[in-house]
Amino acid sequence: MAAPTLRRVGARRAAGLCGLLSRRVHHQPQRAPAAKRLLAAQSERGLFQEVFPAQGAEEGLPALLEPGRPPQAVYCGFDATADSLHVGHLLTVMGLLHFQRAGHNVIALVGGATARLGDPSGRTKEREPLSEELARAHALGLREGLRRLFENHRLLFWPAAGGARLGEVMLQDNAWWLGREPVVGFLCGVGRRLRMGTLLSRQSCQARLRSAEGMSLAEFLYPALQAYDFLHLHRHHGCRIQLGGADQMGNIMSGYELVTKVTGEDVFGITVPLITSTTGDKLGKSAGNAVWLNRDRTSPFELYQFFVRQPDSTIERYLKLFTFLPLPEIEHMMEMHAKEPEKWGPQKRLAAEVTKLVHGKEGLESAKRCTKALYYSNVEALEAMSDQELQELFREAPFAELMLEPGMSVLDLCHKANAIPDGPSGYRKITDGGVSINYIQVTNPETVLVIGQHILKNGVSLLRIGKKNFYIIKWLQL
Ligand SMILES: Nc1ncnc2c1ncn2[C@@H]1O[C@H](COP(=O)(O)OP(=O)(O)OP(=O)(O)O)[C@@H](O)[C@H]1O
Ligand SMILES: N[C@@H](Cc1ccc(O)cc1)C(=O)O
Repeated sequence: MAAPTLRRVGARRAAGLCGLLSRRVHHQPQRAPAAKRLLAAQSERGLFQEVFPAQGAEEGLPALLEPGRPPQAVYCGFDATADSLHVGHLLTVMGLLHFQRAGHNVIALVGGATARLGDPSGRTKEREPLSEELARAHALGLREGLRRLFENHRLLFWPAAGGARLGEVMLQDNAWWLGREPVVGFLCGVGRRLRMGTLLSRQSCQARLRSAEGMSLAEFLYPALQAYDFLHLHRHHGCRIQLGGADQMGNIMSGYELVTKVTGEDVFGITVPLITSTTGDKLGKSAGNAVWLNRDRTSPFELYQFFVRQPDSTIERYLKLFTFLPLPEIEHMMEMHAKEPEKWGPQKRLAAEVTKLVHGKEGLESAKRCTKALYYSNVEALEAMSDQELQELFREAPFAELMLEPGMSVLDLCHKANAIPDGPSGYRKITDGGVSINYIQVTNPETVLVIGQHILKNGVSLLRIGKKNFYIIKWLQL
């Protein structure tokens, strides 16, 4: 029997089922069956990159997803190597959400056990060892982040009316089963079925074996553990589809090999493209360029700004990948953008959609408020900000808590906040026009502070020295 091969499902490919489907969907949306629509629509959006095995893209997978057949279970794993998801992960979550929107059940798996071994895929060095305790804490953070994303999607992006079924979501952690697996049983069951030659031939393994540091047995066995997850989820939840980033294809193939050998059933793998930085590095923890989804690491404002700053060359692609906006709407937005590029319409829409999915409506409002306060020097926005938002917005800015004393002047404030030097040079900073409070320049050092002007309703003053040095003052017992 010929070895199973990969099928690329790029949107622009003329040949291949998904290419054909994309065109059919485009011209006759009402005729395309829902299952085919899912695969075709996603490849048209550029979300599904490769399907394994290739024959699956032609027959098995569309048949499995045929309308009228029971909903399928689809899974994707996220290693607990940090306590927060990042923007790279969001793309695989989008893949799960599209399946869920088509009525299928999704399993978001946290790799509480696999995180401790460290996936060698795409890495030049072994990961630092991770204690069981830390992996458990990270896993908790990831599960909470995943729960929030699915919940925001259900509440804010899923039409209440219409009757279509939104698939179920299950959060799992492979520490729940891998942690309990006796090693001899594992090696006899899984180890005997996976072939050394195949595992050694994987690109991730080859690269590591050639490196000066080499590869540990733990890393080498990583794909076997991920393969076992697929088998476990297949046995317990009937899961037949694994989703992952493009760097996961080797591990997914190992899962395919194990499940088909043990059960004799067909299973499938689908990958999404890797999101890279402007320098071409995969966006994530390893490259140290992660844009996080947890608020305490990357605030809603920073996430919003990351997407607002996307260049024209990526914006259309990102709208297709990271939002649920219909393609004709995106097309129209891009046409408008060509006429009025100074409005940054698509960038703002992309930023709003993603921020809402990740941080909810309140998070989006916070991002917009912070944008107004920082870039439009809007005092009303500043006045409406909570302490948390202020700290997030001016992360690098010193935050001082002061008591207002009768007759306190601008000069006193600047000194108490350690914002200007003592003596004449500090005094001159103010008289020369280098100081503003709540975006209003103050040139008289003796001006007495006034509540409602220098001190805002939320008990805050924003002191700026020069162009970029901000100081946040929180007034106590006003
Ligand atoms: N930049 C990215 N673009 C697309 N998918 C990604 C990206 N980063 C991670 N993923 C996918 O998310 C899933 C979970 O990844 P995981 O948490 O293990 O991070 P990782 O791949 O080890 O990345 P990192 O280098 O950030 O540690 C995998 O399927 C992975 O391919
Ligand atoms: N290996 C994946 C995470 C993962 C872990 C366990 C799985 O069963 C699936 C995926 C990664 O590092 O990106």
